[in-house]
Amino acid sequence: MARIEVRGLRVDLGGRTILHDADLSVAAGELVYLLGRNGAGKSTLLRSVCGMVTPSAGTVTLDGTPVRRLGSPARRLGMHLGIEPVHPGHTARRHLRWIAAAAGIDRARVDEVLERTGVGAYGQQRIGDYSLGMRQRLGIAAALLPDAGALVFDEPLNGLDVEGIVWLRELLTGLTAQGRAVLVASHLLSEVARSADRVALVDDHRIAAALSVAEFTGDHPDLETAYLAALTEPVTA
Ligand SMILES: Nc1ncnc2c1ncn2[C@@H]1O[C@H](COP(=O)(O)OP(=O)(O)OP(=O)(O)O)[C@@H](O)[C@H]1O
Repeated sequence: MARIEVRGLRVDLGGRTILHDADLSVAAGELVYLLGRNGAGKSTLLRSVCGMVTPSAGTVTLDGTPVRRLGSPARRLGMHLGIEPVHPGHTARRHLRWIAAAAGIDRARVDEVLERTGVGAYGQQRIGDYSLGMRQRLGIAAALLPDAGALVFDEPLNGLDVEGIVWLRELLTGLTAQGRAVLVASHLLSEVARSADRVALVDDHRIAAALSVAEFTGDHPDLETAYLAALTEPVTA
């Protein structure tokens, strides 16, 4: 349904180079997890994919079109980039209706994603009073609103309870089974190992490796050991 391509991406922020020469592709039907230390640049890469960061060099395309030239990026890409509500006094339904209206998305989608994410059960509660896991589900609901061919999630697992983690795994693998390209940043390697088609390591300001979990793990006993080793020595498939 969609393909995300990042080529030669360079991002400078606050006078520092955050990313350079970063290459990554996420094919239709692929679930790719971004790994890397705190501050490595995962969120910056995701924000670049969503056209929210202006690169100093390189290109980010969705099905060949530069994301910053997409007429309606909020309808072409599902985005969950953070969990801080803009209007903490809103209910989930009002929050999602507000996003749908801003993006030109059919209001009927709001009830569909409320139902699909379980957020509808939170009723009239103000989102400013939500728990961490409830805010995550609301962010995930917002990403599902446009029914897009490509979706991006920044640390969506944080704060989810065990049922929520299983639910999200099934949701993400279901989205890719429908042919969508899905890119997720996470530190939860046990979960990544269960469901990723590929992992991409952000290190030293670039994509240091982009491999299947089996290739990345190599001769190491598990993904975590391989990840820690990869931070000190280059990974080769
Ligand atoms: N607007 C900005 N201005 C200046 N520096 C920024 C800005 N946004 C991010 N940075 C810096 O870019 C670097 C990468 O940050 P980023 O949030 O992309 O890392 P991350 O890999 O997502 O980290 P984490 O795992 O902690 O979420 C950090 O050093 C951060 O301070």
